[in-house]
Amino acid sequence: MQQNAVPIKTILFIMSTVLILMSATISALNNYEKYSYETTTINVADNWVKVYSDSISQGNSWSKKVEEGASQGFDCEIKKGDPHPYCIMLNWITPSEFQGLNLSLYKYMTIHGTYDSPSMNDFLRVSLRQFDLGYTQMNKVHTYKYNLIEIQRKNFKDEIRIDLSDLSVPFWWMSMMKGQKVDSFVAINNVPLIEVSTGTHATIGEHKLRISSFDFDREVVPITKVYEYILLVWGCFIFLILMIVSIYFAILLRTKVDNEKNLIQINTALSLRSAELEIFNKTDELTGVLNRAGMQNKMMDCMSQDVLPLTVVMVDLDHFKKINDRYGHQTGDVVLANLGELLNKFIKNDESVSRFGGEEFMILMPNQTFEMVKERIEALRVEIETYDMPIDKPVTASFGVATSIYRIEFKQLIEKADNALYVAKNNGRNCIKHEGD
Ligand SMILES: Nc1nc2c(ncn2[C@@H]2O[C@H](COP(=O)(O)OP(=O)(O)OP(=O)(O)O)[C@@H](O)[C@H]2O)c(=O)[nH]1
Repeated sequence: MQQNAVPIKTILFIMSTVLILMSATISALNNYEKYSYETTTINVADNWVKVYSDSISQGNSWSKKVEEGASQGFDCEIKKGDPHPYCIMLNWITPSEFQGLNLSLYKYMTIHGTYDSPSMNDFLRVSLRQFDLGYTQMNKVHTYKYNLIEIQRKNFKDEIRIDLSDLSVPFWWMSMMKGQKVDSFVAINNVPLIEVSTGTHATIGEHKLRISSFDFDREVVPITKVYEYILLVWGCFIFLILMIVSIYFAILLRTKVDNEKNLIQINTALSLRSAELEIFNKTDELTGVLNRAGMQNKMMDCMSQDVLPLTVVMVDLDHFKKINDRYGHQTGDVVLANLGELLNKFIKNDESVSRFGGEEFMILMPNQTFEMVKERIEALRVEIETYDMPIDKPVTASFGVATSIYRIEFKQLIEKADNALYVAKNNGRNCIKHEGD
């Protein structure tokens, strides 16, 4: 798995939350109408219902109030006579006209009932009649403000739903009320009366109206509130996601920094350890000078860089076998270790020293001739002789030196130094011999 990839669990959590929120949002919007409206029902059977027709003025239409079960209405015959023949059903929905219903908070009205007429193109007039002491006169129904809507008969099948914002105050009522303080604004905050009548230009013939109830729907939770809640929930969710993502990346960053720190520490420790190991691998444990492998590297370096002149010094303890025999092998080891220390102190710059075998050591002195190092070697010889060794006799060493001015094989140079050492041994030891001496 990629280290900076968002964990699959987090992705699943976010995706399932998005799905849940989406279905909740869709369901809230779909079911909004069902659950966010409160319905007030007015049963016509509880009302005082009055029916009449244009015959009360100059018309010939005829009407009769009809009660059928829970429904009431009229049987009416529209006849020619009045310029606008009509039949009317008045529903007094409150006992007192001073205390009409306040319908101003309601959004819809549903009429349950039926309407039959000679033509499907007939209309039905529905008016919520407002009682207002400013212009309404007692017992004069025509002074109740008409908040009117005309509905088509073909749309009225068992019930019809009316949007109350479609109500309007008709011009003819305003003209009729001329001289009174009336305005053309819909007012339904004190409605004692619902009037249902045949529409303008009702078709001549039989009209039958039956109404069982009026439902008024009021918005409990306005749709704007629903949008606000949805936005709030989505906002919180997006905020939560941003929080999770930022916390996740902060942790990731910290882990990465910690890992990098750990890695640096491990690398440093490993480098130190490998440096230690390298030194350990190339160092003679007893004497602390280079071992053969260590010296091999130095010689290779000189070869590859064509270092010239180059002096090789072979140092060999004199009569070391006797020291071992007389003082013991352990004391012999201490003598060897002391010599190693002296030799390590002796070398400088790019010089190096190694244990060549047993009690024999080799010093490599690049860019120097015998003449240049002669005095230093002599000083070393004296230092060994005078060094405070753990035996009661001075320890001495013989030196064989060889220098190459021209490029020759290392093997040859060492042989030459070894030959010189042999000469030194044969010359009574504790002395320095150069090749050719
Ligand atoms: N204590 C000790 N002795 C060693 C070690 N390596 C080699 N020797 C001894 O060094 C001695 C070398 O003896 P020889 O080769 O005869 O040389 P020498 O006695 O020094 O005589 P010359 O070189 O001729 O002066 C042997 O007795 C080896 O056992 C070591 O690591 N520790």
